[in-house]
Amino acid sequence: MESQSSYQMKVINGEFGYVLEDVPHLTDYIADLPTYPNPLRSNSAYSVVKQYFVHVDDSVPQKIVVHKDTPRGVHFRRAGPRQKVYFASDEVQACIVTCGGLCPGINTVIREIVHSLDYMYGVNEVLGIDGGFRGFYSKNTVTLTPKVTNDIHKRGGTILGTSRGGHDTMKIVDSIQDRGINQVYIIGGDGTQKGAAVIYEEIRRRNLKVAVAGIPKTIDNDIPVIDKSFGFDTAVEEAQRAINAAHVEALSAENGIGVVKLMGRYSGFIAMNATLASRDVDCCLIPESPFYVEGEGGLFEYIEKKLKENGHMVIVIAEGAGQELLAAESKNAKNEQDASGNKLLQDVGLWISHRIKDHFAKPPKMPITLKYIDPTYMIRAIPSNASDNVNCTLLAQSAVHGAMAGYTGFTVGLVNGRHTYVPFNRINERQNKVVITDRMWARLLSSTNQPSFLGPTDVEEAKTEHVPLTQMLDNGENRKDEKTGN
Ligand SMILES: Nc1ncnc2c1ncn2[C@@H]1O[C@H](COP(=O)(O)OP(=O)(O)O)[C@@H](O)[C@H]1O
Ligand SMILES: O=P(O)(O)OC[C@H]1O[C@](O)(COP(=O)(O)O)[C@@H](O)[C@@H]1O
Ligand SMILES: [Mg+2]
Repeated sequence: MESQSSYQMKVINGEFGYVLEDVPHLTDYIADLPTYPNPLRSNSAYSVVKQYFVHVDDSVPQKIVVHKDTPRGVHFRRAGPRQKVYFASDEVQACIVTCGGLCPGINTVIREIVHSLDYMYGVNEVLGIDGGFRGFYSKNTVTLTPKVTNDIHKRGGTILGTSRGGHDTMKIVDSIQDRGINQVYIIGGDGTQKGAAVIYEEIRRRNLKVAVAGIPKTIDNDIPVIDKSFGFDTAVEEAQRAINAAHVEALSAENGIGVVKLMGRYSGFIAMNATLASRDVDCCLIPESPFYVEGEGGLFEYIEKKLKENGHMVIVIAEGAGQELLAAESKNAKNEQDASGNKLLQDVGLWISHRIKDHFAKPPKMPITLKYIDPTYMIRAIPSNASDNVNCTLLAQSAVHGAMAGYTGFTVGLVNGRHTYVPFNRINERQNKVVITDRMWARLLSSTNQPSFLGPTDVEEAKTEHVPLTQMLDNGENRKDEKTGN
């Protein structure tokens, strides 16, 4: 049961075009809440830190490329510990839920929320919700302690289990109320953050003192505004192993072709970054860039050219690429969706492999050896790498600091390298996609030397098609590619 959000933006304007897209606070709808000194003041590890607490007015600009006359523009509230907190340690009953597809690092986030609540804020009551949103009303909870979660960052998956679908706002908020939960940590992707937004709205409608914090999880890196989602680096790194295997197989055979399918339902970031990192890939196909196989300038012509030049080639294909070609060829193509309403994809890797084999079996025949590798679930099931572990730790700590300080209805996210609290609606307004008229995609095309498969009119259309209004207003300079390579 998916619900529509009516999230109200909280915007604060300042001088010289300064805009703070702020996140809600419990005091916005509950009067006279008591405050307490932050327990970190007496924490021996943190007491040495000069200026440990974040200034109440600290904010982080969304756009960092500016000109001398540029207005100051949109900012987000800086994450971090505050002087005052709105929960006494023994008052907190927190819960953590994980939803959507798996992604490396989920267990690290769970561990760090539990550890931060305990070691920084003296909170000992943390519940795990079993199996995603539906676990709120259909399953028992599990008790999470620092001891129970101590080693879980070394394991892939989520110790809490996850699911798609099952978002029943009323039942979830009833469960939160019945269990006396007052901090809700929601780890999940774009669908989950939409679910978190409606949970927050219902909590606010009921005037409950409950902080709702989202931690964005998506292996596809398709959440806007934030620099990069956790687990993405690990996935790109692991994808190298599959690409390397495909390369070895292709190199060792006559006219060897290695085809690797990578994740990316609507966004091709993993395929693009894995291709750029590997240097062994001759062609990368992503959902954002339409391609065709037959005729002049098509994929088959390019493969033939590469095989004649090099005797082998490697193709990386994101799972959401070319779906329109499969649909056109399949007589009984259905527009099916999963329990969360995500489009169910056909196996494009298998399809392209068959099409290539059929093409080169036809006269004038060309002998080829094609190996198809689908490492998708192997990639997302591994534990996070070192840098993602640090990333997960900081995200979890930011979420805990925010909830303890009384903020609610927010997602934590790295914006221009600083941790921030981003309002749900900014995360949910669109999906982040590879912009094929940006420099990053041009870098990829020049690194593989593959055809762009685009005519001049396609390029003109793409220049306007993928650019959301906020980016057009900013001349595209707030896009992520310049900064993080995404
Ligand atoms: N618009 C929405 N409103 C409420 N819940 C939603 C919405 N979209 C998705 N959800 C819920 O969020 C959870 C995860 O969504 P899904 O799209 O599967 O994964 P992800 O969060 O990884 O994108 C599911 O339980 C789904 O029902
Ligand atoms: O097979 P499942 O579990 O439905 O998940 C597959 C999908 O999940 C994804 O990994 C993306 O999930 P997230 O963006 O939510 O992490 C897609 O790339 C893939 O299509
Ligand atoms: Mg998603």
